[in-house]
Parts: sequence; structure tokens; C-alpha cells
Amino acid sequence: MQFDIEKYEGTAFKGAKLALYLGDYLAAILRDDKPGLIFADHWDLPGGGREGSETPLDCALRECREELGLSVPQEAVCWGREFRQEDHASWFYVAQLPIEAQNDVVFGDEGQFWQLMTEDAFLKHPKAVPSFQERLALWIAGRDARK
Ligand SMILES: Nc1nc2c([nH]c(=O)n2[C@H]2C[C@H](O)[C@@H](COP(=O)(O)OP(=O)(O)OP(=O)(O)O)O2)c(=O)[nH]1
Repeated sequence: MQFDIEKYEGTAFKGAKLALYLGDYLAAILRDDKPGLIFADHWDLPGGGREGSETPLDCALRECREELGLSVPQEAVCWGREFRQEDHASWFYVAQLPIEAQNDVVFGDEGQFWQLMTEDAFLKHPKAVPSFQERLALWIAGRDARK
């Protein structure tokens, strides 16, 4: 496991995502199929917008609790970094829990349903959020280079 978490220096950010592995599978969430919703009916990862002055990691873990009912301990997080676009920054983390944690999932009220998905299936899915596919691929490349 590669442990490489960029330090948060207090700069503004919009939100944070968590690629959460349960065993060898990712916890993926199918977004609602609503007109007007960005990436409607696309596979997403837990995460969302910042609340108050929380840190990016607190934001990712809070959103994961709200969306999947899972409390991921900070020690389970192995990778994280900031991604800057023209007008905003967001954060992307990777964490790992045992497969048994799937039994503790309580799905929240955003999205159609959740499911376990291989990382390959998420990366290749024609209807997954592209920027999260790219960020996940970046983490996988780093992980696999160290094998
Ligand atoms: N993430 C997500 N948001 C949804 C869904 N359906 C739905 O009405 N929403 C609403 C709540 C969100 O605040 C808003 C915008 O979603 P978004 O994906 O662009 O933003 P976000 O994750 O940062 O939102 P949030 O969880 O912090 O509220 O749309 C859904 O299936 N997934």
C-alpha cells in the first residue's frame, strides 16, 4: 500500500471525493437520473461539497458517512492530493476497509443505489464521472509502479 497524503495548507477548495476500497472493490454510487443534474445516471464516488471551514479530508469522510453510512478512520486513508482547475480546487483521497464493511453500509438519500465495482470496471465504464476515472487512474499508476 502506498501512503502518500498531500498536506492541506488551508487554501480554499470546493469539495472532496473518496475512492473507498472495500476489499478489492470500489464503493461506487449511481447518481440520480434527474434532468438538470450534472452527470445524471453516471457512476460516482462518495464525496461532495465543503461545509464551513472543514479540511478536505474531513469533508471527504463526512460525505462518505452521509452517503454510505460508513465511518472511515483517518488511518484507513492511504493517498490524497489536491487537483486545481481554472477556477477552483478539489481533493481526491483513497482509503481501504475490509470487504466486511459492506455489511455496515446504510445508503443515504443521494443517488439511485450503490454497488461494489472492480477498479477496472469503474475506469472503463462509459458512464462514470470522467474526472474521477482520471484521478483514480493516477493513484493506480503510482501504486502499481511500486509493486
Ligand atoms: N452527488 C449527488 N448529488 C445529487 C444527486 N441527486 C441530487 O439531486 N443531488 C443534488 C444534491 C447536490 O447538492 C446537488 C449537486 O450535486 P453535485 O454532485 O454537483 O455536488 P456535490 O456532490 O458537491 O454535492 P453535495 O453532496 O455536497 O451536496 O445535486 C445524486 O445522485 N448525487
